Amino acid sequence: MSTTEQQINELRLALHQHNYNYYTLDKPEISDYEFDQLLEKLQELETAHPELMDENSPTQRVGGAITKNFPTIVHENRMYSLANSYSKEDLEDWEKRIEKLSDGEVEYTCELKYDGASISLTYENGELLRAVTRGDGNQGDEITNNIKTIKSVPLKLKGDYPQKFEIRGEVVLPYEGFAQLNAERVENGEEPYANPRNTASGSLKLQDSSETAKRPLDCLLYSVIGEDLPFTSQFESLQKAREWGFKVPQEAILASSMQGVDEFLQYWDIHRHELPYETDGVVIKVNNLRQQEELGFTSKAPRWAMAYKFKTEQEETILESITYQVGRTGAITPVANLKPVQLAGTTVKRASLHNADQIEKLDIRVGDAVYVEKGGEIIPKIVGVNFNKRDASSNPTQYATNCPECETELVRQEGEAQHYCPNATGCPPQIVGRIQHFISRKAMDIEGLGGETVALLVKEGLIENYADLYDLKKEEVLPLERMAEKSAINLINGIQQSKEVVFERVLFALGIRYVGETVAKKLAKYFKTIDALAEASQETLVNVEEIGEKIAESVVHFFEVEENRNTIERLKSFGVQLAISEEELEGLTDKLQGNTFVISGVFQKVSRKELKKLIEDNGGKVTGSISAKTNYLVAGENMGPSKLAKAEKVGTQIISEDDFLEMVH
Ligand SMILES: NC(=O)c1ccc[n+]([C@@H]2O[C@H](COP(=O)([O-])OP(=O)(O)OC[C@H]3O[C@@H](n4cnc5c(N)ncnc54)[C@H](O)[C@@H]3O)[C@@H](O)[C@H]2O)c1
Ligand SMILES: [Zn+2]
Repeated sequence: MSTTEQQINELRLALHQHNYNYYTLDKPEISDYEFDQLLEKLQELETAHPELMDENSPTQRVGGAITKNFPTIVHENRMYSLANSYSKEDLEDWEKRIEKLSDGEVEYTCELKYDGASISLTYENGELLRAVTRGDGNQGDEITNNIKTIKSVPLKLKGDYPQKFEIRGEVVLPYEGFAQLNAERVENGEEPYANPRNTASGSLKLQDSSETAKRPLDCLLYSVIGEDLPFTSQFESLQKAREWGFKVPQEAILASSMQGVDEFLQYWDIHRHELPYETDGVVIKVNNLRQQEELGFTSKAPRWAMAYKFKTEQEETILESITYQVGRTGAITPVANLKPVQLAGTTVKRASLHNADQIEKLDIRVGDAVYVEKGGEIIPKIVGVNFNKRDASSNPTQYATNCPECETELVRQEGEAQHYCPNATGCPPQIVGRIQHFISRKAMDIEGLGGETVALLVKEGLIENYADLYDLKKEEVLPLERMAEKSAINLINGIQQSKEVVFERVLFALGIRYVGETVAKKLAKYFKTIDALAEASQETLVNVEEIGEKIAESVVHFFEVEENRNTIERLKSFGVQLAISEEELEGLTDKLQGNTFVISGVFQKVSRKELKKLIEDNGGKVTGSISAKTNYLVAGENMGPSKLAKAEKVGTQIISEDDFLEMVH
């Protein structure tokens, strides 16, 4: 036997065993990342040596198995796995292949990848008929009685559900229930479960449904399969399933390009830890079901979907102390100071603890042995405590009551996770942070000025707020550390040039809490000048589309502070753009106010992007899919027939590019 052949055999053997540990015993011995690395290695060897291919190889099969404890059911539609990637490059390669293989424009649905056990539910006449595990993909265990104990699984449906269909999802065990379950086990002298995923999967395979009922499981749905379904895209299918009564998480979005996909990935890589259940990545799917059908499946997974997995590696170490950091908005972040530990190739000494709730939820205490995880390049996080090692004399953590930087008493508004230091104008890290935000790339984008220099300028007493930047003289900055004549000139020029930056970005740069880029855009378009915005009441603000109570309150509060008003007056006097320019103003109307548009197909005179801007500039709204609320479908060439049919069905007015341009000119 050649060494390659031997290597392949060993890998297959090992992977079969790991699959068994994971799916059948629910007791994995290696991390998912390690598993995927081994699988990829095998994949590579098999691709290089097609003569050694074997249809029973772990690369060719969905990993699970059926058990003897339940009736075996053959799936009407095979249950596949997902191709996965751990890098943006892989994802981009996938997108390129998709674009090449697909007819017309491709949109993507981005969903979270819930980490639990896959399940297939069949409904007939609006009632749950049966529930089957994925098993080996071809057949699975019938566990209907266990599934019926999950409260979020509807037993009867509402609305216009099809007569018969299958819906797939993931059974998960939310963190809170998991922690509770483990606390009970520890109390009873039992070994705590390793992680929510395997516990969820194990719970489904319990023989006694009343035992399953004690597990606080949840079922999140993501895919509807059947004939003559009342939708033509993945995104619509999610909306429909929600209407019928299924629990379909709201986080999913429709992205018209990979840029949107990328933003979703970046956001959830960080924020997924705020979700009540575990996720291990994002699933990106070609949205159009017709395109999905054309793309089809490989032996193991659909070609039209890709899982982007967040990399996580875990280590155990000691929590030595908790300190508190103050952000630019005054938000307090608790930081865990750890006994240094090697993780994902770096030494980790600190980890984020998010907020007071998180500390309480995980019951994290100084002196504990804690599990630390690192996903990609993001700061590590504490994900749990090894309760077996807890010192009997330890006490629950008391959260900070005062700002560590300025001693001001912290406040926490109702319904908010974060504590804040309210001393916005006197608290040093808030002062520096606000100016750093002001000059950042997406805000004023001041060339020649970086975050460190800002900190230095504040420290030297040269600036106290962002308006002071415009008063800076070359002679003042020259004596600063590492500041040469040329860089001083660049800095001053950069600041002067920022006076050209458009109003919406200036508004974002001001750093009003909750006013991010998109909200700033909306507010700028609606109010047109900073003065109008400053005068706006809470009521006026919430009447603006997509502006909620929290944002409105924050805006009103910002302009109530005299110091903020003064700063804005000074910015005005320096010539910073605090109103929409004349040219831009000319293009803005409210001609389309109250109308919702869907754009489809290819256009002759304007690009889709321009079309979208025209609609928004004229007060209209653009959405991705047609519903009863859609007023107009702007139809270009090569528009999907399904969209047309849908529009005709719900009575949306279908207009051409020229019709539309007529409307706005
Ligand atoms: N550690 C181990 O020993 C070990 C062993 C075997 C498998 N594993 C892990 O399991 C993975 C393979 O398992 P898999 O085949 O179930 O693949 P997977 O879990 O990576 O992806 C496929 C599954 O994702 C689920 N999913 C969650 N959210 C979804 C959504 N929004 N849309 C569609 N599907 C969604 C579905 O249940 C689907 O079956 C490996 O990548 C590995 O990480 C680990
Ligand atoms: Zn403070």
